Amino acid sequence: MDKVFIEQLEVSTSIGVYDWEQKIKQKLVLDIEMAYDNRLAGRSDNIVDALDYSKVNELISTHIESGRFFLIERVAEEVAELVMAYFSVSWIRIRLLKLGVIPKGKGAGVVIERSKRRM
Ligand SMILES: Nc1nc2c(c(=O)[nH]1)N=C([C@H](O)[C@@H](O)CO)CN2
Repeated sequence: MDKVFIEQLEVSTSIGVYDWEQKIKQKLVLDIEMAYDNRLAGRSDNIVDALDYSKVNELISTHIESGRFFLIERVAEEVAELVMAYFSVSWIRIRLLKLGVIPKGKGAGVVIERSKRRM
């Protein structure tokens, strides 16, 4: 299966279950893999045939940075739904890391995989 991916996308947003967390911005780092048939773009060398990762990045960053969330699970779920709704992506894997929330660790996070249901 071909894929297009975005690695280590860093965004700041209002995220967390505690009151103090709703008053600050915290950093999330996302790794995103999307199933996409790259053969046409590989032959045509034309961006119109490719899954444009710049556009995916813009959509995701704008959504997360303008939102307010309690759980990282919700962020991951909404990103998966958005990308599959706006682009021709039938499968997505998201690894989302919330930085600085584990005293002796880099962070904590979730990994989700979602597929579009066939009609
Ligand atoms: N599974 C999750 N566990 C926790 C979350 C979360 O979003 N998903 N969030 C928190 C707090 O917001 C924490 O990050 C504050 O330090 C705790 N556990």
